[in-house]
Amino acid sequence: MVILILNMPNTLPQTLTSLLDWEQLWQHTQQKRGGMAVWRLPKSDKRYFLVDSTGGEKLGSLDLETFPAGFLVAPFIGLPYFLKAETLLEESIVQEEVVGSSLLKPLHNVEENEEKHQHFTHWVSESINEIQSGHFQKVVLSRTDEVEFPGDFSTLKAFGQLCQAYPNAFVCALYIPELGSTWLCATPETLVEQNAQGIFRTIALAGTQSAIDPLGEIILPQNARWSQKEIEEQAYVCRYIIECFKKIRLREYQEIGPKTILAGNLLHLKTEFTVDTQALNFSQLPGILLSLLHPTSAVCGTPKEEAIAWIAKAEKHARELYSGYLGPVNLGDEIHLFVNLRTVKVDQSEGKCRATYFAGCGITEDSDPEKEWQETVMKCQTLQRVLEN
Ligand SMILES: C=C(O[C@H]1C=CC=C(C(=O)O)[C@@H]1O)C(=O)O
Repeated sequence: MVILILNMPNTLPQTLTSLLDWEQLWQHTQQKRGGMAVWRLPKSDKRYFLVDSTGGEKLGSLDLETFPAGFLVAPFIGLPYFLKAETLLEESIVQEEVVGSSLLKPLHNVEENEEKHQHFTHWVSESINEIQSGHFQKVVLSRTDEVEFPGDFSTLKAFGQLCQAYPNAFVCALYIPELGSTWLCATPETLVEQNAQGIFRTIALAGTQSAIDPLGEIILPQNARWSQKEIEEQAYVCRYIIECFKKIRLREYQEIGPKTILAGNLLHLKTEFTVDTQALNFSQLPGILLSLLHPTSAVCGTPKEEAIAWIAKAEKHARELYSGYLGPVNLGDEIHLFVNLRTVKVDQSEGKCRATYFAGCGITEDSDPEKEWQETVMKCQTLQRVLEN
């Protein structure tokens, strides 16, 4: 294991560095009301543990290039939090067999799900009516799925299982004392990325189908077939990104796609946009584009303001960190921010543990309410099939 200690303040207990067991470090930091994030980048064999003993701070601006090394977390709507990398541990991941978690059998409430089903399909139908009346063109509606577990929950064990199950995803566990809950995600969607050579990257990700056919066989990305609905749904996200580029007169970008990608149990359409910020001498680009892009049409809709207003009316729950963004910034001159999708919020008290899964889907004129509901079921399963196994 490599231990990197950055900007270590005098107040940080020495014991932290001797807590080489990540599980112990997680519990210790939580007790001391510190903020922390554990993550593994897509296709990487390294995991990181960052601790900010102050609990993190709420930011007013997004001048990314002026930030110290740390971890950024933003809700769907609202100001981001920043966790400074006071302590940063790096460790190689050993490939382990995926085994069942220590969790006991969940208590799934079927009746509650039927009520949610009715509510969700009703609002998808209402959204289609609004689109047909010309009030907006696309909206992303989401819902939650709550499950209670009798017993303890090991965040780091769940994190390890998600890393094993989803090598292509950004896998993360996060705790910010002010928010109170623990969040876990295994997301396929990059929002803003910049490598040490100054290559900026963002993607338009939308359109969903199961990666398993009715006979139980895996559908290879090259064999996927997409309908007009999904092609159009993803094209809205591409157009939105290009509109953001136009706002800052950015013409020098490369566009590749759409291509089909495999994300866990699902297939999506993805278009990739890259910009050489060194060639353009434009080091502020990631911060500027971050404030323009979020929330994109992949999690919100088109036009943005109308979609935000409709989401506030149609959704029963607060999205909180779901469909916000999160990731490490300015570690080794790199930025890796992802949209917080395929995510679960975990609350523990009095020997009980409550998991709230979040999932949404893009609705267009051609949507079918029942299919959209099924899509949210599949998206919730991305985490449920690992955590509740
Ligand atoms: C909003 C979510 O997914 C987005 C990303 C990929 C595909 C999507 C879709 O097909 O609707 C969504 O735009 C979610 O997973 O909760």
